[in-house]
Amino acid sequence: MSQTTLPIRRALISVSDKAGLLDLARALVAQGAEILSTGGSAKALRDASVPVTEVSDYTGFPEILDGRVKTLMPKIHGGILGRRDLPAHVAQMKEHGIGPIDLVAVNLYPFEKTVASGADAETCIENIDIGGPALIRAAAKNHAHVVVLTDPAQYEGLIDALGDGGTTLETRRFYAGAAYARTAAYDAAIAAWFAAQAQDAFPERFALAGQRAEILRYGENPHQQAAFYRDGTTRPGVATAVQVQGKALSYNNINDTDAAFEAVAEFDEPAVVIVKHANPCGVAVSGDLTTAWDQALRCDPVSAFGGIVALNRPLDAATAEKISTIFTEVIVAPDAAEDAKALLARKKNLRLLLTGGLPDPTAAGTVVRSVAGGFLAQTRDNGRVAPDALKVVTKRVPTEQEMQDLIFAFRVAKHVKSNAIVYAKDCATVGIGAGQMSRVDSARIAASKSGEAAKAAGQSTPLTQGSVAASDAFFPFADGLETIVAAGATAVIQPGGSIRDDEVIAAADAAGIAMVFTGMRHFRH
Ligand SMILES: NC(=O)c1ncn([C@@H]2O[C@H](COP(=O)(O)O)[C@@H](O)[C@H]2O)c1NC=O
Repeated sequence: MSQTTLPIRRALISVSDKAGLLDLARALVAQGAEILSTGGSAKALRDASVPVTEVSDYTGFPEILDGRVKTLMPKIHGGILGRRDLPAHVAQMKEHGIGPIDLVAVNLYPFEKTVASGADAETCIENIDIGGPALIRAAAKNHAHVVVLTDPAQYEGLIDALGDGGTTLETRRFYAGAAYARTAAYDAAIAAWFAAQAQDAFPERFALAGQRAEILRYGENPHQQAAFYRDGTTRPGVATAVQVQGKALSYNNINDTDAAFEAVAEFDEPAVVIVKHANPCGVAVSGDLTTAWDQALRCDPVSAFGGIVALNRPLDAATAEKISTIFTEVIVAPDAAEDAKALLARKKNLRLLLTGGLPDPTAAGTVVRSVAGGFLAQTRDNGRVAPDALKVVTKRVPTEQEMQDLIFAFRVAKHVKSNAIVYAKDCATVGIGAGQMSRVDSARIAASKSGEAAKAAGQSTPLTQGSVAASDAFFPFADGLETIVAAGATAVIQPGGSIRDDEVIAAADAAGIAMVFTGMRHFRH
């Protein structure tokens, strides 16, 4: 595309975020532009001795209604929207005393930040920018003649372009696209806020918006391209975490880290979750992280290789030392002790993410996933079975320890892809069967993996012997339960609700095991 030199004769600057404002304005003045500006922006420029004309002086109309009307004037919008290549437009502009405005630099009232701060409704509404989006949209529409800047991060590039003689049409088109993406995201945030106020989880139109955090090396596979977007929510997790060290995160790392951290946040006691391919392969809670790590690792040490480790307590040096003995892709924790950080610094490639907090697993929220031609939206699975909702359906009642393990196992099962069967003992998983098309296969695979883990640990009996088991959904037939019994489990937890519940209960009674119904299913696909 050829370089179209576009002299900036007049620039309108109206910015909420004043970062970079002075550098931009000085560069514009240096190449001969007159600066028009609104109240606060004009003051900042005047204070720095940058020559500026107040928009109100330029239009002859004051800012009114507490700033609700500042730039919504024909003299401003005509100056932006008039086509310089159409004699009729040029004549009309002249007739009405409208001078061309060749650059518009606007960033909007911080609506998203205001909402995130928990401000009241009136404050949020006052932070809905009206004039700003109008300026941005007008300038972007007329990008053939006008430059539009919507982010301080763009100023440096513009200043360089001015030094090179002006902006190309291609550059202006790029800024215009970014401008419409900005106003679309802004309106999406406003619409989402209104929907939330009305407690409408699924409004007629659902606008998704995100800010690109980074372009990733590739997607799920090397031949796929990918990027990571943040949606602006403050839920502690992979999107809000600070990466202390290590290589750039991959697409799969981000997905797995999210799964691991959401899972570990389920537990109040110190907990460790090891994830592979978005499924836990070891989970344990204990009095301290080091013990929890040992127990989580014992479940499936083979799969843990190259895994993602999530902790729900600040990482301490002893645990860091242990984790670093096996190849680990990512460690994610709310925080880390200085000596733990120093220890991990030796492992250059290991990524350490600190989130500053834990997500609330019971908090409401909406999650989306794409399908061909659209996307599915649903409320987050924030379900948690209340103790009084648990129903013992067998003759044998679980012991206190079994009940504790059952609740633990069911909570883990919530984070395992369906069909999920989780064996646990002493609040540590001892066998996890994930993502099978048949529940019986999940039960079998989990048991056989636990046998392998026992062998690796030099034990002759499988770890499932004397364990409990959780199923994320009901058993359609007794065979799944029988597989669990054969693996040596003494108690089972499952939602119940099958038309063959009676058969399944009878099988449990025949085996002399205890069974508890939760009334809540945790499918995860
Ligand atoms: N009402 C208007 O005509 C109007 N024109 C520009 N603004 C916004 O006013 C802000 C800058 O104000 P100031 O320069 O006074 O700090 C910018 O975020 C800009 O987007 C407006 N404010 C809100 O709608």
